[in-house]
Amino acid sequence: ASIAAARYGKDNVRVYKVERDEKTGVQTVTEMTVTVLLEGAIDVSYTKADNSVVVATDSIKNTVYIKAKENPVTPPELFASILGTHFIETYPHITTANVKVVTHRWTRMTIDGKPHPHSFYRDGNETRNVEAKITKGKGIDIRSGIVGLLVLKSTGSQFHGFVRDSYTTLPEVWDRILSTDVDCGWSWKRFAGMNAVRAAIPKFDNAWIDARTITMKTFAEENSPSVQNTMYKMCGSILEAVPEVENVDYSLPNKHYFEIDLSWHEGLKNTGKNAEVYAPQSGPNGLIQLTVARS
Ligand SMILES: O=c1[nH]c(=O)c2nn[nH]c2[nH]1
Repeated sequence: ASIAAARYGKDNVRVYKVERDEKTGVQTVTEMTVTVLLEGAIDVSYTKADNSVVVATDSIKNTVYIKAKENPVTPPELFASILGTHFIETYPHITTANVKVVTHRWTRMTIDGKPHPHSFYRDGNETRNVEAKITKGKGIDIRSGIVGLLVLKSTGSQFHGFVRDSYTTLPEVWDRILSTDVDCGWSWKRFAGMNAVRAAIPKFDNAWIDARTITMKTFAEENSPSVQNTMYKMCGSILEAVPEVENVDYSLPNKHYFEIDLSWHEGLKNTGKNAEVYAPQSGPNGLIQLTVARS
């Protein structure tokens, strides 16, 4: 037997950082969950119990806090790249660092019509995610993303013309609820190193705003013939908006809402055009996945 692959590190490193503007008194907060998994000449720690090659996961956790103190933690693409680059530059036997940064939402409160200087609220489980792979001698590969953006539209969605055979019971529909929990990602062309990432800093926030706006606008405005076609359009729009992105991917659950036939009760009409009360389904759910490449 031989080792086919090995990586180790610290998961679920919770980080909060505050930025205090002395002049204006405005404070800005960032909260994120960081994962670092290292690869390299570490096989003997598995095969020979030789721990001399192990940068302890506790030390990795310490490094996350130190780098968060010493560097900006936004945009997450920059922080992930700084953190990963540290490991491959500090430990000669570590050749790849896989860094995941999940940024949670703290949206600034608006009080009496004004943005509050130091109060925030968690408006949803949605996160802004970054996965960076920093490889010695190769460069920095980054996939940015949106996870947990739960959306619903009460109409403007159809599904018909699908295969009908002895396995089919689903009725064709021209007006249905559509709800999904967006998991979307966009992969950047490889960055040669930190200088290239730093040069791209303004593009990261803009890309996230574009991807989020395009996702919601397309979802809202398309009279969707299917999840498949609508997500394909989202991908194309993001590729058009962000030239430095090589491909875009979506993984969309179809969170079903079933009509409830109440006609057994005094002939109550609650199906088709009369449907108002539905049963939201926790499962099973459709799951539609797609990756669209620029070329
Ligand atoms: O948008 C949809 N795509 C599908 O593939 C599917 N299958 N059942 N309902 C569906 N809705």
